[in-house]
Amino acid sequence: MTQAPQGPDDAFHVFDTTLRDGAQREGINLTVADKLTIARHLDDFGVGYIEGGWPGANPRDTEFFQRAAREIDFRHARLVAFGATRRAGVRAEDDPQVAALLASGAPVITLVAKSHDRHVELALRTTLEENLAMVRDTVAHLRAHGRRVFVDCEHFFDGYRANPGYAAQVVRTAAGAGAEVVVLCDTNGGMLPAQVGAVVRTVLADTGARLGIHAQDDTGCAVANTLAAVDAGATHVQCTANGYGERVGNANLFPVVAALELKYGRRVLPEGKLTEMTRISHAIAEVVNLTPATHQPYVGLSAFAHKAGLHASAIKVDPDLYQHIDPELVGNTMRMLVSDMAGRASVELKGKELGIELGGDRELIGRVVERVKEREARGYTYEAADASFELLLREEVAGRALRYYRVESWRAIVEDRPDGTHANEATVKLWAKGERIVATAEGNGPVNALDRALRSALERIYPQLAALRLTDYKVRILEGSRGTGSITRVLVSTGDEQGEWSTVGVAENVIAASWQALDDAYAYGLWRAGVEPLE
Ligand SMILES: CC(=O)SCCNC(=O)CCNC(=O)[C@H](O)C(C)(C)COP(=O)(O)OP(=O)(O)OC[C@H]1O[C@@H](n2cnc3c(N)ncnc32)[C@H](O)[C@@H]1OP(=O)(O)O
Ligand SMILES: CC(=O)C(=O)O
Repeated sequence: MTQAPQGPDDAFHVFDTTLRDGAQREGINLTVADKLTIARHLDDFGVGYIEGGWPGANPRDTEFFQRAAREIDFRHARLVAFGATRRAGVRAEDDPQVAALLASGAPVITLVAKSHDRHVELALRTTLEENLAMVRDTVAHLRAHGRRVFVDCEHFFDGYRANPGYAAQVVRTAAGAGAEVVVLCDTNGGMLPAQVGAVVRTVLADTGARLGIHAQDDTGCAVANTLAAVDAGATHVQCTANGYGERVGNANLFPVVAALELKYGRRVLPEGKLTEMTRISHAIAEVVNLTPATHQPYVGLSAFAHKAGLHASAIKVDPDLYQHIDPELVGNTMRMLVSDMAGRASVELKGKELGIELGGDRELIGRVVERVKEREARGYTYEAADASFELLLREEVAGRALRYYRVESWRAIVEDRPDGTHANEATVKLWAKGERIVATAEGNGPVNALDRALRSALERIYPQLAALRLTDYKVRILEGSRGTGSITRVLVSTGDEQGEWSTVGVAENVIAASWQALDDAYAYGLWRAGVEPLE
């Protein structure tokens, strides 16, 4: 492991704790290999510090530090080990947990220390003086072994409200013993931005220590609290990728970094790395095995997705009119959503996104808007069915159906057997290229049988269908109060080697809705593959 000389601005630290506090989120369970992969992504993104875990607390974190030292050539970040101050009544040099921090080989160590008098008395069960000695001795011991030390003051804001004198004394003690940064933690996450700003400003003036901020998100204000602390003079921000963390999470690294770079004009990442943000956010979500949050600021799929017709009409003139930044700055893209809230401008911009030039044809565009609104009123949804919308648009432009077969009829049968099992069988009767084709197939359900019958009917004429896979199938009942007579919406996702697309079908009968969605899915797949539709 080599250590990067300096971050882009070492006077300001972007400190990531995804691998330590992020891993405390319910549902995240990282292997050592996962942690190494995330560390590489974070280093590639350009954060200054990566807190890798608590060596000595569990074998996985201990192994992570050993392997990171051997396997990662950090280009931007310094690796940080996390641990607690020495135990009460034990010398720092005799405390095995402190020894494990040194043994990790990490050049920087974050020590968690108590700064709330009640926690000292109830959780540590020791005196306020001994707690100060625990902070002083542990920092000094680690400094004497050549390590840089940051101190996380747990429950600082609550502690400061209860006993400001003592909380400030912990800060002075840590800084006096050689801690480079003293991090004020909103451990219970109950603070609001104005409170955080006021406390940081006062403590900075009182102690003169370099201050950092660690904000949990229990009020939904972790990012705002982090920025309020920066406004008040904090120069070290602790965050996690996608806001993962204990309970509801921590300050989300991505909006914090974007705000610092784009709103404050402070360069905290290496040149050109901000545009990697969306990719890195999604890559980390994949490693932790959580679906990327679509509505996450800056990096979410919906962060620059526009649905309202009025927004689209202004965006057509200038995207800045409804966007706070250019999405490309953070590696995201603008998208137009077409739905019953769309107007002409939405359809025109969506056409442009799909590479379909509508040439400002008001009549054609108006027809598309009307069809979308009329069909959405019947239960279709085009924002979730991009391929069905594209077919609708292309059919209006072409003035004819873009289809590959004519349906004479189809049927699906479910046979209930005395032994409790079911047999599912479907038959399709189609016309394609002048031929009448009849095919029957069985399946594990009626829709599966229908899909197999359709493929078996068409694969000889359209061998391109063999490359298509159904990847998802969703059913939603739209008018629940009508019970079995409700309208059913089916969304089908289909993929080939190049990508995926979604199609929609709506009917009172779930199999008929599924048929429509399959019909669009295969028409779109064949069109993508460059197959000429029937005249
Ligand atoms: C706010 C935060 O998120 S801080 C990070 C918290 N992260 C974690 O706890 C995850 C990793 N933790 C662990 O694996 C375990 O808790 C360990 C290995 C650290 C400790 O395990 P154990 O020795 O079994 O102790 P246990 O977890 O029950 O209690 C923690 C002990 O640390 C002590 N302690 C808590 N904070 C501190 C501190 N800042 N300095 C010194 N000791 C501390 C507690 O008083 C308690 O002592 P006790 O054993 O005398 O009662
Ligand atoms: C240190 C830490 O994670 C906290 O106080 O929340």
